[in-house]
Amino acid sequence: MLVNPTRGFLWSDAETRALLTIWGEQDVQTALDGNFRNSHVYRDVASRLGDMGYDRTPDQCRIRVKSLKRQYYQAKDAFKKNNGQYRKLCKFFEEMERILGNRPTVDPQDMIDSVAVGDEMMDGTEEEGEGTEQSSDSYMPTATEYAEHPVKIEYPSYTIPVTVGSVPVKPINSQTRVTPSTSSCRPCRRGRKRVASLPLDKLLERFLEQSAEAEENFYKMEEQRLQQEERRREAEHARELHMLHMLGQIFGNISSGGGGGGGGGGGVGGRGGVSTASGNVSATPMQSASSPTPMSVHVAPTSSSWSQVRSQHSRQQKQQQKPPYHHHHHHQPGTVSPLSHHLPDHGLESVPVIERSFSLGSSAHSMENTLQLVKNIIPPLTSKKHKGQDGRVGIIGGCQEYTGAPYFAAISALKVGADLSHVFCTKDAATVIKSYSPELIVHPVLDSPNAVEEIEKWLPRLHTLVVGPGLGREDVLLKTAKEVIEKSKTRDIPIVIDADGLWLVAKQPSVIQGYQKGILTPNFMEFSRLYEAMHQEPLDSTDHHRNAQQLSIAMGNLTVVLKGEEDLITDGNMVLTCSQEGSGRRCGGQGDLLSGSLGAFAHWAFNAPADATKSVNPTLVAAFGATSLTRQCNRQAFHKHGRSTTTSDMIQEISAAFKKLFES
Ligand SMILES: NC(=O)C1=CN([C@@H]2O[C@H](COP(=O)(O)OP(=O)(O)OC[C@H]3O[C@@H](n4cnc5c(N)ncnc54)[C@H](OP(=O)(O)O)[C@@H]3O)[C@@H](O)[C@H]2O)[C@@H](O)CC1
Ligand SMILES: Nc1ncnc2c1ncn2[C@@H]1O[C@H](COP(=O)(O)OP(=O)(O)OP(=O)(O)O)[C@@H](O)[C@H]1O
Repeated sequence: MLVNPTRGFLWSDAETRALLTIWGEQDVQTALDGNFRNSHVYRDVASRLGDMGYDRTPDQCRIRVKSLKRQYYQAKDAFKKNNGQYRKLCKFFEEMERILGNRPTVDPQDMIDSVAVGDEMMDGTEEEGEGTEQSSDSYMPTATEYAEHPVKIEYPSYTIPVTVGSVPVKPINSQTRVTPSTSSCRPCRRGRKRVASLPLDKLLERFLEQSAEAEENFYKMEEQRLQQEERRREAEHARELHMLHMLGQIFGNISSGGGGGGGGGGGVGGRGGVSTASGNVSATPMQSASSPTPMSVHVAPTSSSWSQVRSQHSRQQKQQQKPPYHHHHHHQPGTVSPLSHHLPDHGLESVPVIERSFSLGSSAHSMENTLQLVKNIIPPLTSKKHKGQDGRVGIIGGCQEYTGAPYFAAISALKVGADLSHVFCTKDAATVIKSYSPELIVHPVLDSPNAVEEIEKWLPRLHTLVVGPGLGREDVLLKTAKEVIEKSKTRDIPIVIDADGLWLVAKQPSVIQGYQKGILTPNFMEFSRLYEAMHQEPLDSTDHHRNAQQLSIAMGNLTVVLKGEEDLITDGNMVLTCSQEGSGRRCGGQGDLLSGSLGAFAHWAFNAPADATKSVNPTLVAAFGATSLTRQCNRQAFHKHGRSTTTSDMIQEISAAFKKLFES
């Protein structure tokens, strides 16, 4: 089992929100209501939390809820007393209000009596709290529960010093028997006696202020701790890159006979590889023994200076300018041409395009350029991580006709390295998809009347969304997909749109237009549809670069991945071309492998340290990772299965292909 680093100590905000989402469910509330034997309910809550990637025991959940309820009632009471600080008392006031808002609150005096003896300790240090906590069946009931079931609660024996300003108040002994007070219950006399010597309002107010302050400090410290941890991780990553860089230079010098290998901006992980700011692309060829797979990268920096990079076939080739007019289908690897030649009619005349090519594994470029950027975003696997951190990907798709596509996408995200993969599909597709793999979390909600709410509940737990594989084109499903996209945009979630999701975009481009974390992955057919929808004219298919850039620009510089013999990846400013060798086998589902793995890469790209992708758009780097991986899988699977190659065979190759491309 993966270790949750915060386990037993602190609940992160996201984790707490997830808990509240589950605990606030109608079925959970109903099960808890008026029921003192609630351990089974919290077992279920913990299990659902586990599904969302958080590893907590039922008791931890119960104690956390208890603590949140206390904070909420304190805050509510402060609110009633016009204490403007009330929000500080309960960080999750809104969420709690949604769940408990309609219930009567408990007597604040009861809150003092009860909280002072148990919860406070448990809130910060739950492991200790667990030891001293009652069995789960003695969970502190809500006010409604009090009313219906007058009950005496025993608390463990220890004292809590209470300070009011600088004046210490007599400690409250936790052995106090507390009888919750409601209209039908008698208040605890001992509790009231202890505080009777001070004005109750004052005492309560100061007490609340202090606990809020303590809690705030606690969160601040925790935030600092997390920041330090992040810095440590980044430093570790930078060290690793540095080591790789040095190794690259050493091998470069060896393979080029010691001459010329280290110049021009570095070997592995060198920073001079792609420099969009200056418009220069420096590349130093370097030979190594591995595969001669060709791969080219076309970079269109925004500067007007442009240079050329040599081809993988000719290490001696000198920099040279591309002839003034350049069509993609004539393009030679290692040539440069201004983008103005590609986009004569779109006001981008001053933007040059620099194309460069390299052989994967056979030259230094493979290590220093785009592939290196992909490597930079891949999160290290460390024992410090907990389940979920490396990616929770959601696939919106899967209907009666198409169960394979969402499965391919979801399993590919997992195989690439995401931790959890969710499929939101129609009811009749769900069992089928589940039967393909126990690894997937399948939600049969897409055709339910409240599909959007059902999916929205999960959005806070998802890092990326892939919309479209096997979605189908029924209006009602497309409408749901559209609304889910809208909701995801407000949460800033990267969204990959593929297959039938692109059908939706062709009908209603505004659904994703201008969203900088949106990525479209059309095949040529889908691309033509989108292009024609945006330009109201048929596609001139002689220049794919130009077309892809035009579409990206028309879509508000959305990243477009035009799949084909070469995959073109562009955000309108820069074009990367991935021509990683694949095979001639074109079985269905390869695009699903691509979009699912892109889900994982996109999360990594946006989560990587700031300089990981240098000045290149993270979505381009992510897309380059996914396209090169898909093609490499195709190649490897074809070697084994030839004409019989299927997408399942390609998925089997993800591990080896990933290692070859990104970990060798
Ligand atoms: N196992 C499963 O469950 C799978 C399910 N899938 C799911 O199916 C759904 C519909 O997706 P889709 O791709 O079949 O629909 P669409 O884009 O309209 O293509 C239809 C026609 O367009 C053409 N065409 C396609 N590509 C072209 C190209 N590059 N260049 C030129 N033409 C091209 C070609 O026409 P043809 O040549 O046959 O006349 C093709 O037949 C979607 O949900 C998807 O996820 C798939 O993921 C596969 C695995
Ligand atoms: N002619 C080709 N040569 C080499 N690779 C190709 C070729 N056409 C497509 N590919 C590769 O296949 C992968 C999927 O592209 P494809 O065009 O098959 O997508 P799709 O039609 O959307 O797939 P799906 O069948 O999943 O809907 C991409 O990585 C792409 O690079």
